Amino acid sequence: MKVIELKDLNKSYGKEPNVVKAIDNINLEIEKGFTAIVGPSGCGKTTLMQLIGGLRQPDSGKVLIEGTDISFFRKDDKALFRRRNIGFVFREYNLLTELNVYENIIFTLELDGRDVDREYIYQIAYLLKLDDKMDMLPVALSNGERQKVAIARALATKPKVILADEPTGSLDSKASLEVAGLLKMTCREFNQTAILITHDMEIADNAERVIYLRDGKVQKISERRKQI
Ligand SMILES: Nc1ncnc2c1ncn2[C@@H]1O[C@H](COP(=O)(O)OP(=O)(O)OP(=O)(O)O)[C@@H](O)[C@H]1O
Repeated sequence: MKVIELKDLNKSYGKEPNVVKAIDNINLEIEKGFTAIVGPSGCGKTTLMQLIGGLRQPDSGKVLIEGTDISFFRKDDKALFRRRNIGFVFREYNLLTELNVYENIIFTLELDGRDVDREYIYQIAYLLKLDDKMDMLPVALSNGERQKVAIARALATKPKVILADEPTGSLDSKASLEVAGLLKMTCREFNQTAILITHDMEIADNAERVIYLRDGKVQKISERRKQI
């Protein structure tokens, strides 16, 4: 089932004669499940993620999330759609230092005035091995644990799509593989779509599908064996 559809998508930065075509007429369908986007530095990975997540406006083309075209939503509508439907995980975990792990995880939910499903939050925490750390402040956690809190926070709103931009960029290789493996597992457990941006092929190997970007274009898509 296709969850994300990109149609004739274009995004450039700068003005003539210094225009950089970051996304060059991309047409792409992304199925439910775990997808990795890989490619060399500057090929457009972050720009693509920002367009999918409604954090940037395309110059032209469409971004459809489960059939809803978000590309030209008004700013407020886009922010609301984003909060309800998309979970972000960034390289810098963006945790609130004065809140404990549990409070960080439910922060977006509370911001949105939504009920907190405590049982579900603890299920996420258990899967991410954070359940015995719920009262701790971020300062007392390792980087890998901080990133797991960021993943739990993204999952807490039960989004249709999780977008993770180099979430393992600040982690050592063991923690990176663990975080990628946990993203894969939660994606399956909660029947979600996750898109992971990375330049590390070992990390990308966790995905069911790898999209290779080059010079703002899709170079190839490789389907992996469905992981049971
Ligand atoms: N705000 C901006 N203003 C001008 N140029 C930009 C801007 N953001 C990105 N670019 C340019 O657009 C191109 C794509 O950048 P992008 O960050 O999307 O690539 P990337 O594949 O994520 O790179 P990296 O792996 O190094 O993070 C690059 O040439 C970059 O220099």
